Amino acid sequence: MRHVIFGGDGFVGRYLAPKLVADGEEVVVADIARSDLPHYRNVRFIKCDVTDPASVTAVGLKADDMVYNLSAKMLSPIQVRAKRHDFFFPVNFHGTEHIMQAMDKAAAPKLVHYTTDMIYGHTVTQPMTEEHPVAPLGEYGWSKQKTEELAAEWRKRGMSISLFRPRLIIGPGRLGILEKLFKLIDWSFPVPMIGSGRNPYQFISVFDCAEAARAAWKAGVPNEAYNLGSLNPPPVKKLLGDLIRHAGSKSILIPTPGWAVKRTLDLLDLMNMPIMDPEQYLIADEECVLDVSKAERQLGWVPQYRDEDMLIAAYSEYRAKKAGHAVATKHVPAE
Ligand SMILES: Cc1cn([C@H]2C[C@H](O)[C@@H](COP(=O)(O)OP(=O)(O)O[C@H]3O[C@H](C)C(=O)[C@H](O)[C@H]3O)O2)c(=O)[nH]c1=O
Repeated sequence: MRHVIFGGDGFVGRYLAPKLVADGEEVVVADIARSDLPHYRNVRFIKCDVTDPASVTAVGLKADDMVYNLSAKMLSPIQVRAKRHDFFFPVNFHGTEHIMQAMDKAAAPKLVHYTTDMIYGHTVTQPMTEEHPVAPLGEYGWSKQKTEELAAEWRKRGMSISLFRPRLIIGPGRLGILEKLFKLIDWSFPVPMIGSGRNPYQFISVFDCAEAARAAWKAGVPNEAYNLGSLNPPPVKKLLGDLIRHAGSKSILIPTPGWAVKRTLDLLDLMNMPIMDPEQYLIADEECVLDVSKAERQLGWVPQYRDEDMLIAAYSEYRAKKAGHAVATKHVPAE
């Protein structure tokens, strides 16, 4: 049996592949890009563009392969409204469709696929279990929600598909939207928050994300969806306040009327000058906490990393990068 990871060269895949190799498994990464990673000594790489069905077929799936789909277009770099659909759908939706079709042709029924918590849209019930209604707020969320609908169809035809819905994934090697925040803190500039900052903010560690995929495989790929997020996320105010103290910065946190900031950001978005994607800012002041107990109950998966530690680790990485040091990509425990 092989583990074939589409998009396996990306942020999550590069932690999942060596994990499976350490288990003594045969791993194949199928991706458009191949980075210079040490685990390629033990992992086969096949160049594959998921937007092209022939390229996916050429990977040569076999019936007993365990397949993972981590290929995706993410919310960064930010796109203007008119371009969002065509940016996300070819990879996130059609790419997944091509992988499922290739699996069908090869009679390979087992898939672990990542969608996103953004399929939920605004928080309607708290805490958010996997039963929370879905109503994405933009094309990224829709491109992922539509793959959940595809998965439902293929499950009826005999496939086993475990779906994961992660919060914002952070860990060594990706600073993303945090870089702007860290700059303000470094310069001791005021740090505006969308809303009062009393709502919690929940991340998920890239290590915990990779472990979830492995746990789904070990549990026999249940036909279920699972939330992925940290435990006990602290309020934004506490999270940022602790980071400012840790950094020895003089930044102060500025609460803002959330609705006014959101309308301003809406206006900038309408004028094709987005500075944040609506899918991110529209829920920034909401009580948005994923309940992750289902993955614990069914897969034995428990997140190991705390938001406070992940944010400080990301800040340390940012400082090291600024100072010109190599970025640590090793598994750094958060506690
Ligand atoms: C555009 C494109 C991309 N890729 C590859 C390139 C990257 O190696 C990989 C995506 O990795 P990235 O680091 O951008 O994303 P992750 O943070 O790993 O994303 C993960 O978490 C989040 C929540 C997810 O939605 C993804 O499905 C899941 O993979 O897909 C391809 O193989 N084919 C393509 O056509």
